[in-house]
Amino acid sequence: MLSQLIKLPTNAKVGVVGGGISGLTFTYFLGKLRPDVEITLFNPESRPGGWINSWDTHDKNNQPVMIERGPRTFRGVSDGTVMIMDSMLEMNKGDLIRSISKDSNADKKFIVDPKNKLVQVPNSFPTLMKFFFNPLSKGLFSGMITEWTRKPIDPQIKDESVLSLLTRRYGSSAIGRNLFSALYRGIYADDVGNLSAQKVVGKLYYDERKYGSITKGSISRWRNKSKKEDENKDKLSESVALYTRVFNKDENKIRALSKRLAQFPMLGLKGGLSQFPNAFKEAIVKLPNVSLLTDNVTSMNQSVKKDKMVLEYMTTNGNKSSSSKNSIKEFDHVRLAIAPNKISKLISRTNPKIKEKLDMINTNTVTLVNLFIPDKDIIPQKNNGFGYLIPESNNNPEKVLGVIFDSVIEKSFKPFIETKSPTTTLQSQAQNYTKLTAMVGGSLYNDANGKQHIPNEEQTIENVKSALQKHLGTSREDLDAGQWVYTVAKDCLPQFKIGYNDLTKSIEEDVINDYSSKVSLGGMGFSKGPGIPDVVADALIDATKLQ
Ligand SMILES: Cc1cc2nc3c(=O)[nH]c(=O)nc-3n(C[C@H](O)[C@H](O)[C@H](O)COP(=O)(O)OP(=O)(O)OC[C@H]3O[C@@H](n4cnc5c(N)ncnc54)[C@H](O)[C@@H]3O)c2cc1C
Ligand SMILES: C=Cc1c2[nH]c(c1C)Cc1[nH]c(c(CCC(=O)O)c1C)Cc1[nH]c(c(C)c1CCC(=O)O)Cc1[nH]c(c(C)c1C=C)C2
Repeated sequence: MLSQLIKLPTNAKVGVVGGGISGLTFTYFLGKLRPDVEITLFNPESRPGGWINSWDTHDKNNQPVMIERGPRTFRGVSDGTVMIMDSMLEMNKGDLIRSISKDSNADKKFIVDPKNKLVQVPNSFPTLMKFFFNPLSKGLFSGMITEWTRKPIDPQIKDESVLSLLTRRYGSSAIGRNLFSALYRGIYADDVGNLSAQKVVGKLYYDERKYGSITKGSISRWRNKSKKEDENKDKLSESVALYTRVFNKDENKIRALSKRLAQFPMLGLKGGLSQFPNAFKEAIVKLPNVSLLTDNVTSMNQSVKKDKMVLEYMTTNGNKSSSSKNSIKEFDHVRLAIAPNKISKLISRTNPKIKEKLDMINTNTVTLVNLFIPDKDIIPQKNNGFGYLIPESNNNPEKVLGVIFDSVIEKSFKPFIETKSPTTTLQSQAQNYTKLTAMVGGSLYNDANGKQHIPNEEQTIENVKSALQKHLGTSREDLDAGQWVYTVAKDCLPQFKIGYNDLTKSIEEDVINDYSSKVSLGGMGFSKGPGIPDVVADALIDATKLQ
């Protein structure tokens, strides 16, 4: 959250709504920083983690198998990653951390070309050359060499779509509709024509405004790079320095950890990403000043004297079908670690002004379709990688956004902490299996009026089978023999539309003013970015403001 928050009074009561990773880490950080403060964390499910959802099940041979029904990896270079990993190490969970190195197969990403062939996203000179000979690179070379000659944008124009920025700067919409549309589908499940340039490609947006061109901005940054690198060699970023200071950490150790983590493009956890919310829940339960309620908060209001925030909640005992009962609790501060559309529901009766603004943030739904084949690897050797993405330029009646090759990722995982004893990681297990996840829908489910049309389970799985046949050449027999898992992640990602930064800034200002700094906002909608490290760094920063 961008706005100012104020220090909590002694023995204050804090309510945290949402036990996803953002609510859990906020509770953990604040609970440790302020042992006098009594914190109540509300989450309707007994399973913590929200969208992070590693499902332990069994295959058709009754062997245990873990299926990721949400994210599975996160960035190595990020302030939030340092905080997550240092906390995991402190909780003695370091042996669970897995890393993907830059030279491993799992760091290769592919894009589908117009003929449905997989082409690697360039990460070296040979792959760049190969990419330049594919129709997917249309307009890229000529666009890059002429970009600096193009007229800069009128500064009166505050924001535009990513597609509009790319088209203006590179002289063709092909770059946006090919490479960039694929990459951004793989993060936002949305179209480059809808996404805000200011929010999503901030570096390009500000470079053009500061230097007159993206190329000039890159050259200037490259010129200053070695000087800056020298100056910042041993400097921790602002939020990591804050983390180090408030928790009295050894600066040298945090610096060494940050440098080591930055070597890895991706990190994961043995047993699935849910190990991470599970570890935080375990740690929170041990804090004497924190209580966990498996309850659904139904409304938020101010007390009559306006000195407290009142949460109304429905007891579910972690089971939605069990009989429910309404209760209320009063707090000095409420942290809302839930999506903007859910916040809107909590204040719908009491704050129509903020509700109206929150309702302007629409959401996208993604369907996750997992395939598991215990005894055959169907991913072609030449396509071994993180997975592939489908750009807007591809005829895509199946509405598949991309496919993640989980088995390649798992096989590439290396323990982060080197041990001398023989490893019991997945590497020692069978190599001849397939695990993959197709992500379907996102903006492709939305009609011109923004209404979502989500096909049923049978149709969605059929579409994914058809896409895999087309893209990987998998036989129908293999696909039919596999085990399929279907998850609808309803309204899981906010739509970061044009003007998003201004809209969220105005919502945050209203929240601070209307509730006299007694409410703060976290989660994907109000953090720097949508990734796990972003929401965790945001949780730490806000917890320290209340400290
Ligand atoms: C399909 C998909 C793939 C992703 N892949 C990646 C990835 O590869 N890497 C990465 O870094 N990030 C990824 N992300 C983003 C990542 O999942 C989010 O950054 C993170 O999970 C957000 O956590 P959160 O706590 O803010 O919200 P959530 O996970 O949404 O948690 C919110 C919690 O609040 C609870 N809640 C909701 N309403 C109420 C209420 N009224 N009362 C009480 N509790 C309530 C919910 O039940 C939930 O448990 C992905 C997201 C999705 C959807
Ligand atoms: C195809 C759909 C999606 C895939 N992942 C997501 C969607 C909607 C969601 C997602 N993926 C990432 C993030 C976090 C972003 C961040 O800021 O950390 C989210 C919310 C990570 C990510 N995944 C891909 C990229 C390029 C990134 C950014 C950081 C990184 O390089 O790790 C690529 C990618 N995502 C998906 C596929 C199939 C794919 C590439 C092959 C699935």
